[in-house]
Amino acid sequence: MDYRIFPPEELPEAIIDLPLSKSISNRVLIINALAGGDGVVTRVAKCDDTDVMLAALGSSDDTVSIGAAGTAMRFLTAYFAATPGRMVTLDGSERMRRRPIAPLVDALRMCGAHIEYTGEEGYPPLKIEGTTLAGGEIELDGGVSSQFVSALLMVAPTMSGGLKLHIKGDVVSQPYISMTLGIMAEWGVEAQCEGNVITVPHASYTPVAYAVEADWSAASYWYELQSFSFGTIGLRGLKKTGSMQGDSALQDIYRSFGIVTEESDEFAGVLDLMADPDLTPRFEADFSAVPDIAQTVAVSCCLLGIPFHITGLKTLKIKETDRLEALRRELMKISFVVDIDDSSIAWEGARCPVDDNSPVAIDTYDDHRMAMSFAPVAWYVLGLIIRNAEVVTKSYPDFWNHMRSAGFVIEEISKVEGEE
Ligand SMILES: O=C(O)C1=C[C@@H](OP(=O)(O)O)[C@@H](O)[C@H](O)C1
Ligand SMILES: C=C(OP(=O)(O)O)C(=O)O
Repeated sequence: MDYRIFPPEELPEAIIDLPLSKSISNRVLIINALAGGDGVVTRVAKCDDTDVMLAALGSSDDTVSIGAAGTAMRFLTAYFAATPGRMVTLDGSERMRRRPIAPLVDALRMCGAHIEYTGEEGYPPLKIEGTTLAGGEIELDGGVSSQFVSALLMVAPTMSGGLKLHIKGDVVSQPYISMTLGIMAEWGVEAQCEGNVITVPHASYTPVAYAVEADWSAASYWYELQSFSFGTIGLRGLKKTGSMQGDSALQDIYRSFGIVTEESDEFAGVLDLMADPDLTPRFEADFSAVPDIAQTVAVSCCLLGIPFHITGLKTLKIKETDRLEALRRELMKISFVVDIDDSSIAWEGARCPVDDNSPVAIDTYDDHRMAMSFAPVAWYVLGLIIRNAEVVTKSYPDFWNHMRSAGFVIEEISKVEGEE
């Protein structure tokens, strides 16, 4: 379905009950299953990526499909490989069949796993015959996806010899590895880290009562909207300090775009996004630790008129879509001409003419973050259309309801010409 969006007549005003973190949720679900399923997980995120994880863990079918969820694909590959007696073919969406998995499969095979490719070598689907993994000392390229590291670490305590993992090269998405180690520690397994070598003992997880944090990546769209509109926006459920999510760096990033994050005096557990006149004249940053907020920040900078250069984005090509190319194409529709290369995106102020008489329709490329990072643009572009808007359910099913609660008027429209 396509949505046409109109901004509120007044300034946006809402307290947003953010979704829970899908990253934390999917780790907790895997670790809880490895612990025997006895943990008291009070609440996990409710979205496509966690639904497929829950369904897969509860399934005894020969074939399990995890749709478009990268964490589920990677974590379950390790989980099923380390589950003796389980035979399963693990598959996903068409896009998942284009997202690499070879470094993880190679590493698991070195630990004793039985995994075969049933389609193209290096990509899902995978046929997995579970066994007790021997483990040992192995190397893994850290530059493709941190999810490979997290997947190995979580099953490492089940390996009879434990695991000594040497992560080679640049490590992408590092905070997600720390998140994994942090959750493992909370469930009773302490890994040792020395530089890029992580050692995990053979051990058992201890079930614990666990509460999942709200999602900082989802918060990014509200920071973006607030930097455009300076309304009254509060975000409920986030940890201001001590969050295990790297995307909590949003607080510092949006300081540059005039937003100060403060604990609400009025409402417990709410962070207020306060306006501050301080705008940076130029934004430059390496986002290799926070890839999921690159789209939000790139769109924010363009609309705020702040030239920028964001580097460290080589993994964006292998996410839900090629996010750099998708950004380039869609920003052009609203007149911003950005430069992209293999690992960065920049805007130096170039604009191109656009036809003011035709509606602007943003394509979303099966990528929830394309839909959500462009939605706040409706503050400036009246009647902005977001195509295939339902894509947000991957991580944030309530996103459009939350936009409505902030005063936006959202109409479902029939498919627009030139549909992706
Ligand atoms: O481990 C995780 O929960 C995630 C790690 C990151 O992926 P990469 O490590 O592939 O960059 C991130 O982009 C993804 O949304 C979630
Ligand atoms: C990249 C993402 O997810 P995944 O890799 O888990 O599919 C994301 O949510 O932005």
